[in-house]
Amino acid sequence: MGEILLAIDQGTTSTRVLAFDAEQLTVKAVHQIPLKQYYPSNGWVEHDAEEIWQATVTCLKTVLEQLSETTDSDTPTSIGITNQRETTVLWDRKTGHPVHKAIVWQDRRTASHCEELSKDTRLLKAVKEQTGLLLDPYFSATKIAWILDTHPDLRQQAQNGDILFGNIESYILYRLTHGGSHKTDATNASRTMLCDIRQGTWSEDLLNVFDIPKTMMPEICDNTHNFGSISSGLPGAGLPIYGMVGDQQAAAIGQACTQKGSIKSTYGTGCFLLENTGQQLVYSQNRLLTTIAYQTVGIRSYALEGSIFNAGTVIQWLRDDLGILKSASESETIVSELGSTDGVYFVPAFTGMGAPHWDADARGMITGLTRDSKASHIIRAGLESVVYQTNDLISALIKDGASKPGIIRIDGGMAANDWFAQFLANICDVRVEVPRSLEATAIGAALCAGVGEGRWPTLADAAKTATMEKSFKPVMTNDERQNLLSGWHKAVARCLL
Ligand SMILES: Nc1ncnc2c1ncn2[C@@H]1O[C@H](COP(=O)(O)OP(=O)(O)O)[C@@H](O)[C@H]1O
Ligand SMILES: O=P(O)(O)OC[C@H](O)CO
Repeated sequence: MGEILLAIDQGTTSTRVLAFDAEQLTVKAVHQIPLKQYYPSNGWVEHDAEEIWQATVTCLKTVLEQLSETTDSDTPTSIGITNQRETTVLWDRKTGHPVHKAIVWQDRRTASHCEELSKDTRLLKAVKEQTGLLLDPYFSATKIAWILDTHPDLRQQAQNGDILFGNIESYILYRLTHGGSHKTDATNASRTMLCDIRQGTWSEDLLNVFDIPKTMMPEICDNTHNFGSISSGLPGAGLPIYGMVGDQQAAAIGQACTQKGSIKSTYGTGCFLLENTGQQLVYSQNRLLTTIAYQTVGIRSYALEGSIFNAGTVIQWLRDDLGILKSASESETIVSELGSTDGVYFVPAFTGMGAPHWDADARGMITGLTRDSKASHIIRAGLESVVYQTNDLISALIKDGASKPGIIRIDGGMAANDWFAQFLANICDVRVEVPRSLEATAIGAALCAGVGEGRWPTLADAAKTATMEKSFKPVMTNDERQNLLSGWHKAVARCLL
């Protein structure tokens, strides 16, 4: 009989449940449901939290059915939750139903509010010191404020304690426990712009600034914690929930980046590069974010993070909107046949630019087109843009005092593309490692649950199960690299104007 760790991985574009064999961390069962995206206005992105909840239940039910059909009598021992971070859900305490569409991390509707608040230099300093973040629409605080300001009735109910806030992990937990557990974890809390990451507690000061009632806020817990058990009537009833972690931090754990100085980069909808800085809080001078990497037994490890808003979305846009790709994987074959983009650059600022520029108003641009440019050049420029943006993040880390990295571990959907991994190695001049399983995020959640249930003593011990499969070494000359980068920087400068 095999023991199983389950993981709910609620991402920007889909909801998934995975069952891992607890010893080898191989996937024993998986079910995935795509998530509808709503774009109601320029720069706005929304999800339906009820749809997310229903999809979670269906995925959980299907995976448990798949497990029951195996001959190994696999038995789940606990479950971990990982999620797209920052996305903001407000719900009714009594019914558990959302009272507004979830405002997604990519949504820029609060850009002017952030700009207005940014005139207050004392506030900017407080945000940086307390939360490690920049005052930007990306984070949950101004999204919550927007809902409460736009719907005075909801503000009144929130003040009465009838409306609760949580990110996706907190909402799923609330529904899984039939309202019994209103909790979050330190990594997700650190992305709200309301958490004092020095202590791992809600900042009274910032709750006041954004006019957010504290009664709405979930309790902040370790990533490895007894969050409650799945309630009766739901699939997996009685199963303990022992892990909870934001998806980028989960990927860092799943990629065994538990040592100070280790770096991972995840390529899903966006790209998020994290460097573990140990128990030391490092503030960036180059517009990277300081964030909680994980917290166990009340002890926090920190990370510097570079967040790029558009990575996999580039490929999706080329496929679904321009129709010049049949599938995401086809991009690899098409670009491998080209020597270069012939001077075409694609800056995918669909929803503004993240680190290190943080320009909410920037919008995308394709430059260098000639009469000879083909669809394949645009596809290649799209893939290259994700690499150049990663290089910009590494340059910012180095300016912040990090040594030039020797290795970067990558995962997420785009990491399946070998051409992309090789170009990344070439441009960033580092060895790029790809793990045996690209499911680093879900593995990270399963590892948190495993530590929570006492299977491993620490996350570092748990992460020893992670194994690398492929490695890409840089093979580009420095001249060629600098030449390509100089073209990229010119294109970005035009986009930011
Ligand atoms: N072979 C590939 N080459 C390039 N991009 C890919 C490839 N396979 C998947 N992708 C991209 O990866 C993304 C999906 O990654 P995933 O980690 O599942 O995302 P998320 O967690 O954000 O929902 C999609 O945007 C898709 O376009
Ligand atoms: O859903 P992903 O994988 O694109 O990740 C979203 C991030 O957590 C946003 O900060």
